[in-house]
Amino acid sequence: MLPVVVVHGGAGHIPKDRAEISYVGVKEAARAAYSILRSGGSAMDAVVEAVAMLENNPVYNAGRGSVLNVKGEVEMDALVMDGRTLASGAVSAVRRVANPIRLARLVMEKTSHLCLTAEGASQFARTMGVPEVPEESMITDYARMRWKKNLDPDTNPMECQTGKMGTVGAVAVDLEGNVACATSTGGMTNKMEGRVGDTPCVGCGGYADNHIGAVSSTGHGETIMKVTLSRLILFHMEQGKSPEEASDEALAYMKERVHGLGGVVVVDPKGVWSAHFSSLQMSWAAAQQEQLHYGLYHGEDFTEPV
Ligand SMILES: NC(=O)C[C@H](N)C(=O)O
Repeated sequence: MLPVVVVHGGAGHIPKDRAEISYVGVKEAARAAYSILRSGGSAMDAVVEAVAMLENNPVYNAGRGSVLNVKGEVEMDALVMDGRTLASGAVSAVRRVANPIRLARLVMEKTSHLCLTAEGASQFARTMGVPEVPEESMITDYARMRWKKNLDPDTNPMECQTGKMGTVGAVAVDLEGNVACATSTGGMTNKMEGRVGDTPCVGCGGYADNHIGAVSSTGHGETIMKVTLSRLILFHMEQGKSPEEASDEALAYMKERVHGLGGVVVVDPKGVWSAHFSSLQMSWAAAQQEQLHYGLYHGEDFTEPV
């Protein structure tokens, strides 16, 4: 079964004209991460590389292309977790960093803390020699257009969140059977300044434990946090459920209990994987045994050689 990487480009309702391009980036990221795994790289290296590629891609709501907060600014959240040791690192509400996922990994590797936030996270980035990028370079015309539209008092607040979700994430199992997860986001469109979502919170935006598996999640952050979605899925796997059954059960619970929609990518340590969502769409891609699987709408599982 081993190794495998599964990548997502966010759960939501993706406008038709953007649906096609949302496949492209996740396929590229899964291919790049798979080649790392095939050449003996770690699950952690693979998920960070996949997520950094998607942060650099303006199509997704992470890194460049992030949605804007109510003041028209970019504040990003990211998390990594290593299934070998349960070590994790996160940044929240961080600004002017091209790759928050790499900064989250530095928090894990270079500090005794799990999460650094806002200005403290920026200061840490400077200490680590991570270059500061101009805020303008991270803002796309599309993000600014959506922000402006959502400031209109007549905008339907539900509709404004569905057009662009696009959080990115990845889970992987390497040749040694280690698992890891990584998740990165600009959050929710027109969120309050300082709002922290599920993504950087351990057990919500992701979780990885070599004894059970790894999860990266996307969707409405406040409801994901209410049910600690990633850890809930792993709880069901501990009770003997497959990644697919566990994802279905936890997503159904989140929908019934707190009316939340979302999506997840999941692996177990043997390399069994799944990509499931309760939202209308989620772009995802998985690479294993020289096959690339991908999809966007429910029921899709296209395959082609890696
Ligand atoms: N698009 C998303 O997945 C949003 C993210 N979960 C958040 O609430 O910040």
